[in-house]
Amino acid sequence: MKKIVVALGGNAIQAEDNSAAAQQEAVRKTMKTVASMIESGNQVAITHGNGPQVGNLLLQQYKGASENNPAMPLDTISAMTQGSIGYWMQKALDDQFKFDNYPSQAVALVTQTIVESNDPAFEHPTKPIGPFYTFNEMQKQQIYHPDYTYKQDAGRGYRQVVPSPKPVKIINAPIIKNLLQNHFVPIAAGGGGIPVVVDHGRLKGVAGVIDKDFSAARMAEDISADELVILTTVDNAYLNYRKENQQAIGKVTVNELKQYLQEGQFAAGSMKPKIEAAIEFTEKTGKPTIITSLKNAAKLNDGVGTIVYNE
Ligand SMILES: Nc1ncnc2c1ncn2[C@@H]1O[C@H](COP(=O)(O)OP(=O)(O)O)[C@@H](O)[C@H]1O
Ligand SMILES: NC(=O)OP(=O)(O)O
Repeated sequence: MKKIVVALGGNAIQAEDNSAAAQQEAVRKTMKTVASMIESGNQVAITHGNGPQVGNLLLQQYKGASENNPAMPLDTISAMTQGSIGYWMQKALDDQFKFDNYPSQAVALVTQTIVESNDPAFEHPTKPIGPFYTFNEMQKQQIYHPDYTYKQDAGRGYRQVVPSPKPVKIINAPIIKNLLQNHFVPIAAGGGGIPVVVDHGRLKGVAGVIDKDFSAARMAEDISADELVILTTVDNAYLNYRKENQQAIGKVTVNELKQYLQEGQFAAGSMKPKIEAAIEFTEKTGKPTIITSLKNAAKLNDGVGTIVYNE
C-alpha cells in the first residue's frame, strides 16, 4: 500500500463547455480513475487545480454586480471553487464507493495556505486563469478590464494572469494526514489553497492564485507521501516541446531536470511549476514524482509518464 498525493490539473478536469453538468461529467470520469487507485489498496489524498474555473468565476462576478451586491474578491472566489470542484469530486467518489461505505468516504476541505505578504509574485503576475483568448479577443477584454494583465499561455492563446505566491504552509495539513490515516479520502488544497497572510496574528485573504503543483509538493511532504502524481493534459514533460525534435522525458533524475530547467525547456505557468514541484518533493524526500496525463493514470504501475528520481 502506498500513500499517494494525486494532483489534478484544472484543465484536465475541464469539459468542452463550462456548464456545471459538463464539468461534473468530466470530474465523474476522472474520479473513476482515482477510485481505481484507491481500490487497489493505496491511500490517496487528492488536490486539484482551479485555473479555468477561478478565472471564469471572476468574470461572472461583474455580470449583475451592484453596490449592494458587490463582486467577490479573489480569495473568496478561490474558496468558492474549492467548494464547487470539491463537491463535484466528493459526489463522484461517493457514487463510486456507494456513499455509505464508511470509511472510504471522500471529504472536501476548505483549505487555507499561508503565503508571504512580501512575495515578489505580487508584483509580477504569472498564473494563467480563465478562458483562452485570441489576440483580438484579448484586446476586447482589455477594454472591459483595463486593470487585468494578459499573457500568452504556452502557445495556446492569451489568458488573464494573476499573482501566484509560493505556498509557505498548508494550515490544514495535520487534518489531511489524520483523515488519510483513518482511511478517508481527503480532497484538499484545491487551487493551491486559499492564499492567506498572517497580519497582526490573524489570517487575511489576499488576491492571488497559488500554483496547485507547488502546494501538492508541500502537501505530499507534510503528510509523508510515498509518491506525488501530477495528472495533466500531456502524457509526459517534453524536451523541445512543440518543435520538430520534440522528445518525451521518461525516467529522469532531479539533476537532469535542473539542467533542462536552466535550458528553459518548460513554459512558465504551465509545465515549469510541475517540474519545479517534482524537483522540490523528490529532492527533499527521496520519493518519486510522476507527471503524466489523466488517461495514463490507470497505467501508473507500467512506468508511463515522466518519472522523477533523486539520483
Ligand atoms: N516542455 C513541456 N512539456 C510538456 N508540456 C508543456 C511543456 N511546456 C509547456 N507545456 C504545456 O503545459 C501544459 C500543462 O500545464 P497546465 O495547462 O498548467 O496544466 P494543468 O492545468 O493540467 O495543471 C501542457 O498542456 C502543455 O501545453
Ligand atoms: N491553481 C492552479 O494551479 O490551477 P491550475 O492547475 O488549473 O492551473
